[in-house]
Amino acid sequence: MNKRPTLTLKAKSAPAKKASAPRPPRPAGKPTPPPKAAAAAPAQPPRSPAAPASGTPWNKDAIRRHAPRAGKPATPPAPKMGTAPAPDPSGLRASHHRDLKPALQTTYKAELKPDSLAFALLGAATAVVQVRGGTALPQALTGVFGAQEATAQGRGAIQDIAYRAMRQLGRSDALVAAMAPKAPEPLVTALLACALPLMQADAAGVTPYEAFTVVDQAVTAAGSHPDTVRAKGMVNALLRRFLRERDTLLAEVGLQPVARYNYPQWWIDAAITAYPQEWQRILAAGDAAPPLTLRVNARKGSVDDYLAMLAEAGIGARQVGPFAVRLDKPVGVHAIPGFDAGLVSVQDAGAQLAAPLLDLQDGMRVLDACAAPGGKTCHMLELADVQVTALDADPRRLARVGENLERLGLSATLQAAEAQARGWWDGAGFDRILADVPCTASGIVRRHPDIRWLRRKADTIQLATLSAEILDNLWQMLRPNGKLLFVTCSLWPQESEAQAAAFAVRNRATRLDAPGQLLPVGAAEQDHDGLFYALFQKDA
Ligand SMILES: C[S@@+](CC[C@H](N)C(=O)[O-])C[C@H]1O[C@@H](n2cnc3c(N)ncnc32)[C@H](O)[C@@H]1O
Repeated sequence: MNKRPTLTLKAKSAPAKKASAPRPPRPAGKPTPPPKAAAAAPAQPPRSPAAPASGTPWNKDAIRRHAPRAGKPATPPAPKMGTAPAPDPSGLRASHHRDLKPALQTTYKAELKPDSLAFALLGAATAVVQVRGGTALPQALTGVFGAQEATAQGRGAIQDIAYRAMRQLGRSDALVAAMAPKAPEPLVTALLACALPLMQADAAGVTPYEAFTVVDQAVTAAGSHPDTVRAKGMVNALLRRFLRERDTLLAEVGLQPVARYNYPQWWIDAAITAYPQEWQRILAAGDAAPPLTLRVNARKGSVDDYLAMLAEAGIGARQVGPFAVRLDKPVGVHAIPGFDAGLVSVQDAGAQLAAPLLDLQDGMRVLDACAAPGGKTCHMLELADVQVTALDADPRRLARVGENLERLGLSATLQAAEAQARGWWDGAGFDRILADVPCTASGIVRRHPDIRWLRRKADTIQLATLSAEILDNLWQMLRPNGKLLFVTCSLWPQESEAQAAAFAVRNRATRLDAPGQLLPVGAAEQDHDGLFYALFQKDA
């Protein structure tokens, strides 16, 4: 096996490495005692299929301006829970209807202690404002970390707060709308959206800070920035009112589905339509922090060996799939025993089904058509000596495939090109093709809680149209008897089962056994993201 990936492109320098899984924030500004409990945090480096850098094919329409609104929104009529609520024709929460000032000072460096909760709140709020403007959260956070020169601890705290804010944005918006006399400025609203979740228990029942500490630090944060300083008194009054009237306010806003479930109305409606029985469990699962699941590198050892290594390091874990190990508590990637040496990779247990489904034999020519960041590419190469071409439309994301291959000591040909095009193809057929197509990523919202606020209903159809083009094109590149595995991380049938069925008819493809739609509602032992698998074979 070669030791280095073969590069056939001049990739731009790789984007800044993701921050490792954040530690519980440790505020230091006075009076800021440590959080009451470890904050549940986004544990895995984002899989980033759906909400990465702007300008990627599935995100190019994400930046939108919303019409400004005047005054306080009218309270919507209370829907009956458990039935499909009347859709908001705009698809947006009322408090999203404001003009995001392009001149917002997102790089302003406030004079705050870098290890204080106020610093973390302001950093997270700055990222939240950018998500409202269409930027994916990881990208927004990278910008904030750079602009604020945040320490590792500060980055962890900012990231944790921003992820919590995304998981409760619907409720926070409704609370602000219920309490504020008029719509606050965007950064003030975002600051409140970061502070309010810290004063309530999350899906794991954890309230990370003392409520009065949060109020104090949010007011300090407001006073430190030119875009929020005039609202300092309002931030104080609103958060104190929330403390006084918490139960009443939560009961009131809980009547609004967007506030109750923390998803846009169109998303809730789509879940009800597609999954009339399970929709509430699916939505709730997307609001919980994800587990940290690892894939053991079969070339370097067995799951039993690795579990023993974890036990020796005092890390609790259990096996949740043929190569999958779930840690009891998430840790930063570089703190995972053997990670840097390539013994394991971070990968959801559901995503680990792809490579075994392909039935790989040594010597096969394999195309991974939407490969970045390379989780499935690497798994294929861990299982068999195959010649893989890893193709992706985004050269920066493709560079991450190279990094992962290198860490694991594996080799593939990297190709920056669009999977619906043919110019890059040398004309030699592939024995296996993996088509992990771009999609709404509605199945992985627990890892990317910003996705729900970035996507629009129309994205589902646009992405399904692109995926159909990709699938039809790739089918022409498959050898007779070859197999094509179609994968999405979507919950929406238009992107998954309906797409697979239409593809089979168009191409007269034989459909083989595959898991179909995996819902993200499994018991602990089957804890996985929402993925879809369909396997096709070409006639001889
Ligand atoms: C779901 S992610 C792939 C995840 C990857 N298979 C893994 O397991 O790590 C989808 C990928 O498709 C890429 N992509 C989007 N549009 C594409 C296109 N038209 N052609 C090829 N790749 C595309 C994105 O850049 C993204 O990296």
